[in-house]
Amino acid sequence: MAISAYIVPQATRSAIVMALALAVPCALIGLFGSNPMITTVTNFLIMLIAVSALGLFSGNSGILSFGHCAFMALGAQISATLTIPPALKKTAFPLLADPILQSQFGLVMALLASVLIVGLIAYLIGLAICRLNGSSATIATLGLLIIVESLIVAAQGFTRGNQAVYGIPKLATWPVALAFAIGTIVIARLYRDSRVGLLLRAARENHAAAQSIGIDIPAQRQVAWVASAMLSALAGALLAHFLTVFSAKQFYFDLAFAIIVMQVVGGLSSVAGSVAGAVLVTAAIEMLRRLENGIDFGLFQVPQIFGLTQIGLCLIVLAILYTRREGLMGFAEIDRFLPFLRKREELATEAAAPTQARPTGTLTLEKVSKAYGGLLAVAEVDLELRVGEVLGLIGPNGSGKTTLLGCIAGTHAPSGGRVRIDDIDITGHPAHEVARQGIGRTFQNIRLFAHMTAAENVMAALTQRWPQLGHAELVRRSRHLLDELKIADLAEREAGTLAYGQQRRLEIARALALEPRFLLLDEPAAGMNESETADLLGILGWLVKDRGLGLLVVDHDMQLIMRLCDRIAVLNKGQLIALGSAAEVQASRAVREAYLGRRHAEVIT
Ligand SMILES: Nc1ncnc2c1ncn2[C@@H]1O[C@H](COP(=O)(O)OP(=O)(O)OP(=O)(O)O)[C@@H](O)[C@H]1O
Repeated sequence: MAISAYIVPQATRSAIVMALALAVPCALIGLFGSNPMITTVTNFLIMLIAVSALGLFSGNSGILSFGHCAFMALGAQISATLTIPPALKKTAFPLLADPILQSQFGLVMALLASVLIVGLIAYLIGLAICRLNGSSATIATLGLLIIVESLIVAAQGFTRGNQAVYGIPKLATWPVALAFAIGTIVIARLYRDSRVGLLLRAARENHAAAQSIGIDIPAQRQVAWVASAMLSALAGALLAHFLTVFSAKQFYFDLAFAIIVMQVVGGLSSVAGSVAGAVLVTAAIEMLRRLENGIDFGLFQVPQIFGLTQIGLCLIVLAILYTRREGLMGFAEIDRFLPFLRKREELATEAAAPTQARPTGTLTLEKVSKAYGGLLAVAEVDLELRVGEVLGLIGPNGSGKTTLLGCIAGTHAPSGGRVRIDDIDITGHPAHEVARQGIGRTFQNIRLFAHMTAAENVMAALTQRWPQLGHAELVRRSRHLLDELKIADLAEREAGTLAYGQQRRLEIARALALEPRFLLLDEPAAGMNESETADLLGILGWLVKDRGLGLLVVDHDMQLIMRLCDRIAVLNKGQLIALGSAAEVQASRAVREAYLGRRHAEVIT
């Protein structure tokens, strides 16, 4: 399939509009502006590359990174080393190998080398960092910044250490910076809506739900990490060729802070936010710097105020975050404000029903156990679930139902026993691999990708099941699934804004996108009123009869369980105490004792 089939038309239109909106004023200033204005614009464009690079990783993964400034430092060092004239290099970098000392490269080769070398370094570091979550990952990136700075300072004979690197050719003119800034924005915007971007955003929104649709989260982060590190290296190298002299400390906390401020002020999770943040912060810094030196208004004079720039920046950040917690643009791209960019793809409306073969197979649990320290939450449970069957799993609070579900879905590693689908052993496999084997799930507390549209929620799962499908076909299939769950009219709504019952349906539609053989439903009727529960019963019945899925349903709603399930398994204190039809389970003395206690059970019998 041609590569164009994978590109999202709306993202392309959005990228083109942003590129034009950037190019026209910058080119006008470049052509007709004064030298200080051109300097400001060139600096702004380079910072924009740095911010967009950071946004590509941090915005889509939700992990704030300080380490990208380290990649800028490396990019600057490499490009400077390769372009400084040999005569200067010998005194500046006495320990460098002869072939490097004697050679001098042009801008293109130097940038290429910086980007590729940093890409390789980032790949190796990413193998560790991309496995960390949340604040642990952020702290690791902070460590990366400190380590790289220390190494650059320590390797004085190769890098000049703390001293200024000078003699760098001034090659980053405004047209060069503009060309690379446009390229970076286009890459960042296309990435965001690409299938890898979609999967990473899904992981940012909800880790467990992303795993449940088969997303290998570290692998997706790694793609964004390497790409954004390479773009950061580009920004660093261009900054070196813009300044012509720099020292290692210029790529340390101050710069990392400035870039993060731009991203946070603009909106951490959008490319338009990167642009807005870079414009606003650059303009604010320019104005504050002028004020800092004092201004003579004729009638009165504003005196010199040291530190005004930093104080002013902090106040701007506080004011924006106080009024808009997610930054100026939040999660929105310019498409949200320009309806002509959102033109719906024609193919999307003519939904042809994808045909799915009826699933086959049996899910088998053999003596599955799970211990938390000294507590045996699940004790040697044997169960079997066939496709086309509904198995209820009930038990008093704390009896081990959710834990058992987790042992099947791969979120909990069993302490003993086996979980198989036919002959395939999936015991202890990570959740995303279990999902790929045909086990879908929904959660006790609904877990959607709240800031993504309903269609995107489903498409994220579809890309896992059908990686070869083009964008138009993904849209068509997502519409079809939403239509089956009677929420097609909500396709473009953000999932987090849907009503409770609609969210449940969307969660099921997303799970179905994987074409699972078995579906694990953890308290699907929790929080539902009578009519919503009746609706749910209809959907679950359809999943079994029409789709032929095997359902494992955990719920406290006994009416739902009795009406829906072919067989019911009862857990108490982690042990399977009954398994059979509704009538058999109701007649079981062990079950009554588990729910009512022995004394009450005796009174009733
Ligand atoms: N991460 C954990 N660490 C330690 N103990 C845990 C953990 N998760 C669950 N447990 C314990 O394991 C037992 C089974 O818990 P589980 O949540 O599986 O029960 P449940 O039947 O799903 O309960 P409920 O119906 O209230 O959701 C409980 O005693 C619980 O306190």
